[in-house]
This record gives sequence, structure tokens and C-alpha cells, in this order.
Amino acid sequence: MSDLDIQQTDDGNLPVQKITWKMTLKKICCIGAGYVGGPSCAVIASKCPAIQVTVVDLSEERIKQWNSDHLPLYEPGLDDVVKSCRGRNLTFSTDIDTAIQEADLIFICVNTPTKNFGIGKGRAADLKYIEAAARRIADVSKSSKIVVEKSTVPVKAAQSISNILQANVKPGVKYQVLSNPEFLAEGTAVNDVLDPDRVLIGGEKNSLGKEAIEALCWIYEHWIPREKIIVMNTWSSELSKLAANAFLAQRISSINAISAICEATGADVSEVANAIGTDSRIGSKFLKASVGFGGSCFQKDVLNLVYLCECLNLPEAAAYWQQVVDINDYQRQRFANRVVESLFNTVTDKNITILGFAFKKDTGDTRESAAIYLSKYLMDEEARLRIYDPKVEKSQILRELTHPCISEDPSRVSKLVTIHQDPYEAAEGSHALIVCTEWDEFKTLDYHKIYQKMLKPAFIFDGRIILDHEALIEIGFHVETIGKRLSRKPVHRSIAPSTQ
Ligand SMILES: NC(=O)C1=CN([C@@H]2O[C@H](COP(=O)(O)OP(=O)(O)OC[C@H]3O[C@@H](n4cnc5c(N)ncnc54)[C@H](O)[C@@H]3O)[C@@H](O)[C@H]2O)C=CC1
Ligand SMILES: O=C(O)[C@H]1O[C@H](OP(=O)(O)OP(=O)(O)OC[C@H]2O[C@@H](n3ccc(=O)[nH]c3=O)[C@H](O)[C@@H]2O)[C@H](O)[C@@H](O)[C@@H]1O
Repeated sequence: MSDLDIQQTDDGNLPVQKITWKMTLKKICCIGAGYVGGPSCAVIASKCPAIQVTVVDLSEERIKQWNSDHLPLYEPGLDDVVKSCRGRNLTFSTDIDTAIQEADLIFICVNTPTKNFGIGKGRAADLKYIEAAARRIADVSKSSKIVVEKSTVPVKAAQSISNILQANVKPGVKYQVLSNPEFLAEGTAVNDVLDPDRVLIGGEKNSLGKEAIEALCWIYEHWIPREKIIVMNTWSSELSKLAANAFLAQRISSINAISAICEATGADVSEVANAIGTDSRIGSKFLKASVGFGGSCFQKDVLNLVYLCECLNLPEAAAYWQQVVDINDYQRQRFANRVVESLFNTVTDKNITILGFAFKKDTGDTRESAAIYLSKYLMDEEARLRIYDPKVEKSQILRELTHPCISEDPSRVSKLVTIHQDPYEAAEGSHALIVCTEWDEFKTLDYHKIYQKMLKPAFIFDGRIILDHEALIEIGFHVETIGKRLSRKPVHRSIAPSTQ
């Protein structure tokens, strides 16, 4: 790689400085030790032993956990990766300024939640954490840096980062801002970073931009074939991330809309998904009908896209993407209504077991989980909820349910909700059991034992289409699932004396 003389492309105010990013790149800093920063930088450290990686965060608690045997998030394979390089070339720290000063390249992996106030409330991304990170970099940097935007952001956010950096630049310091959105999914994060479908890098087309892009490519090339690294302009890269999540979410809403038709007609959504998914132009992934998508990003990013369309005066495009979120709301509400209707139109004071609170299996993350909304709808009907999840802490479930958007009166939660460490205990004395998360262990529970523990008629609502419905009906359960009408034994046959 050739050296680059900054003065050739600069305005002449800066001293002559040779930058050879790729050759000098020895230290990386990651701002934000969350679901993205932690796993992605742990993999970088493990694959690039010659590079010192420091992951920093404002949260002392989170950093303490990253430095402990109990990592702040559950992710298959993550413990091993972290243990293999922590203390070697991977450090977790709250000393943000030192990590920034020493770094040649900085990943910004801070949260970009939906704004819940002011202009764009409920749709626009709140960029205050991104701006704070950029200002911190500008304040403390004494040497040139490549700044990589990994958080998901609206189009042109890199321009704002660049503006903040350039407006506060110190003599002799030079910045290049790149977009490098992350595509990992929770529950498979380590594998997704180790073996991604592609890596996207957006940057400027001038020589400094190309140099910075090359440096970032060089990091990924330690384990990812070059042909999987796609380079494009910054705005395409930022928009591609929003578009990818919108397309994925749109597939789920599309199949969920079909599931409603199936329930009304007698078609089976799994058969329909299989039939359309075998068309290679459509593909089989992300066609699993469910109680609704959750997670911190799909809704946030689709709404972000809606807001972008509105700001660009594209109301028809905005309305199109808004429907993806609306159908998701509809699916969750529809499922809750079905529970109430099936339980003879009242769930008041009835015990309902919720199996699974995480937004998907193999993660302890509950952000925007369908289980939260289902719980809310059922609590609004004064149902008593008995919740079990293998990986979500009790305090986390209670925090979600007592959030002001879910419960106006948090004391209602302590009255109506109990959290259990065991699925059989959670099923004790219940009128109904609802599967909200597709944890593998729910497929192999002893449903004979569960049936014995429940009040009769015993209802199961499979919100993930993962159980053996025929076997459950044979046991005596009344079974309801998404996108399929199940034939069942007459109710009088399923009424067996309770053992309670
Ligand atoms: N969670 C996921 O699976 C994925 C998330 N993303 C995107 O990545 C970004 C981060 O997401 P998560 O890791 O899930 O968020 P997170 O909330 O788990 O982590 C963000 C961390 O940044 C820290 N932070 C915020 N401002 C800071 C600052 N100025 N200095 C130091 N630390 C600061 C917070 O304390 C927090 O620990 C978001 O934009 C998200 O949309 C992208 C792909 C996957
Ligand atoms: O930007 C992000 O945050 C990430 O969002 C998603 O990843 P994630 O939300 O972790 O998990 P997914 O596997 O996409 O599942 C999202 C939700 O959709 C649901 N889902 C998924 C697939 C499906 O067929 N049906 C369905 O209901 C899941 O149960 C879950 O609630 C994307 O898959 C990642 O590529 C992206 O990087």
C-alpha cells in the first residue's frame, strides 16, 4: 500500500503528515459495549491478534460484567471468544478518553433508539448518543483517526459525524468517517460476525477515503474473503442497512398477514410458506409466521425509514413501510384477542402461563419482545400471568412490564405477575399456556405432566408454531396456533378432572 501525503488533498492548513492507515493500524477502540460492540469486537480481537482492541462504555456496570465470568449478554459461543482474548488483546474499560486517544480506528456502536419526544417522536432515530460519541472523539483526539459508524443510523448521519469532527479538529489531526453497518442477529451473533453473508463499507471516493476503506477492509480480510466485502458510497451503505432490516421485517409481516387469511379459511400458513419459499426467487428464510417480530431494531429501523420518507416528502413510500409495523401490531393484538375469545371471552383472574419472554430464542434480550405486548393486553384484562424464560432474569421481565408504556400503574404488575424458574411450576394451576418464544426446550417438555398440572379444559396457544399439535390434542389439550385451524376433540372429552 502506498503512503498518502495529506497535504496533497488538504486545504494547506495542516502540517505535512504521512498516513498509512493499514500499516500503522495497531489499536482499535469501540465506543459502546452492547449487543453489537461486544460480540463484533471480541471476534475482531480473536481474529487479529496483532491489534489491540479496547471496548469502552459509559456504563460501569456493563464493563464490570464484560470483565467478569458472567457476561452482560447471553450469546452462544461468546464466552469462549471473550475468554480466549480478554487480557491479551481485548480490553473492556470505562476509560473512554484514553482508548480514543490511543486508537487508530474507532467503531461507534452506541444505541440509536426511536425518539420518544419532540420532532419525529415515535419514528425518528434519537442520535444523541452518536453525537456525544463524535464530540468526545473530537474533544480528546490528538492524532488522526478513522471513525467507523457501525450503529444503525439515518442516511447522512456520517455527514453529521464528519461535520462535528471537522468543526473541532486539532492541528495535525485528520479524520475519515466510514459507514460499516452491522448485520449480526442476536442468538447467532458470533457466527454471523465470523461468517457474514457480506461486509458493507461506505466511504468517500477520494484518495483519503479509499485509504481508510482499505484499512478497514484489511481488518476484515483477516478472516473474511475479499469478495464478500462490498464497498460503496457512504449514503448507499447507510440506506442499505435500513433497507435490509425493512425487507426482513416486511417478509415477516407479509407471512403474518397471510396467517390471518389461513385462520379464516382453513389454509395452513406453514404449507403456504413452504410452497412460496421453494421458489428460488422468493427463498425460504424469514417466512415463519409468529406472534409478531420483536427485537430492538426491526420496528425502530422501519420507523426510521418511514420518517426518512416523510422528510423527503415521499408520503406513499412512508405509508408502504408503515404498514409493516402496523401489521406487526395487528398480529400481536389478534393473537391476544384469540386467547381471550378461546377462554370463553374472559381471562379476568385466570392464570395464564407465558413460556418465553425473550424476543427470540438463544438470547436473553427482551427489547420489543412480542411477550411484552401480549402480557400488556392480558394484564389489561386482569389476567394473572405466570412467566418462565430460561435466559431472562426476573428483574428484567419486571422492568419491561412496569415500563410506563406498558403499565400505567406498576403496582398492577406485582399483583398480577409471578416469575418462575421452572416451566412445570409456571404451569401449575393455569387455565392456559402461551408459547411466546421459540426456545428449543419448549418442544421437549413433558406435556403429559403439564396437562396434569393445569385446570381443565387446558388450553395451549402456540405463538411460534413449534409444538406437536396432534400429540397435544391427543393428550387432551385445546390447541390454538398461528395460521392454522386445528381439528380438535370435542370439548367434553378434553375435560378431565384436575389433580389440583
Ligand atoms: N442488537 C443488535 O442485534 C444489532 C444492533 N445494531 C445497531 O447497533 C447499535 C447498537 O445496538 P446495541 O449494541 O444493541 O445497543 P446497546 O444498547 O446494547 O449498546 C449500546 C451501548 O452504548 C453505550 N453508550 C451510549 N452512548 C455512549 C457514549 N457516548 N460513550 C460510551 N458508551 C456509550 C451504552 O451505555 C450501551 O451500553 C444500534 O444502532 C443498533 O440499531 C445493528 C445490528 C444488530
Ligand atoms: O439490525 C439488527 O438489529 C439486526 O436485526 C435482525 O436481527 P435480530 O433482531 O437480532 O433477530 P432476527 O432473527 O432477525 O429476528 C427478529 C424478530 O423476528 C422474528 N422472526 C424472525 C424470522 C421469521 O421468519 N419470523 C419471525 O417472526 C424473530 O422471532 C424475532 O422476534 C436482523 O436479522 C439482523 O440482520 C440485523 O443486524
